Amino acid sequence: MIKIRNLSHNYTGGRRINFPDWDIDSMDQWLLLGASGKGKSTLLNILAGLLSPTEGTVTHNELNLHSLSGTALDRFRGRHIGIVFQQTHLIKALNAIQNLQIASSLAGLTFDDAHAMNLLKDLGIHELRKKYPHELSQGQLQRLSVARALINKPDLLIADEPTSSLDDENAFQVLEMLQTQAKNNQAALVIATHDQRVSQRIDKSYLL
Ligand SMILES: Nc1ncnc2c1ncn2[C@@H]1O[C@H](COP(=O)(O)OP(=O)(O)OP(=O)(O)O)[C@@H](O)[C@H]1O
Repeated sequence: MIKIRNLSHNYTGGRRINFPDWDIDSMDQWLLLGASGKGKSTLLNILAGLLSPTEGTVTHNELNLHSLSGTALDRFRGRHIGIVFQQTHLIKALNAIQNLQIASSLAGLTFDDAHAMNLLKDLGIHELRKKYPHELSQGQLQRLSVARALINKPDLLIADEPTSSLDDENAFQVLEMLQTQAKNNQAALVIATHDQRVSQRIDKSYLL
């Protein structure tokens, strides 16, 4: 489904970061591992089409991701890639359900009410659908950001360090939630982390 070939990135004035070739098949679950500064966030940004690599390609179902730009790239990302950032980036002026609606609308899609309710129910936050981000706990915000990442039925769900600030019990719950939700929604899952606890739960790993 996704192929990374001969990929590297150079930030201005920085060293060149080389990324080994990588094939992510549909519904695969992968860890992206590497010590701090090795380039995990850089690779996630390239995979999500948020950053153009200096060299090499990322193909997503035969389409060269970085051949797209502007609105076409934004739409492609909105429809095919769900991202759970370290910071949730929810829109403060919108309530939970409206945050899901805008994610569909920005991708040029009709909002699927039933899918949204199922996601919120699965994530245990459907009773909070009219609440605004400031009325939610950190855990509830993270669940809402997972729902937003999955609202457009992406083929790839990406999460950047989703567990590093959590205690054992919460870290395993978040991991379980991401794995189950990716599977139920038929998305491949890539989790970038240097959290050793996570590596016991997912067997495929890509090391930087
Ligand atoms: N916007 C930027 N401009 C210049 N250099 C950058 C930029 N972003 C990251 N870098 C550098 O690129 C390298 C890789 O950074 P990146 O954030 O991808 O690493 P990481 O593996 O995600 O690290 P961490 O685990 O600490 O988050 C680092 O040396 C970093 O200093």
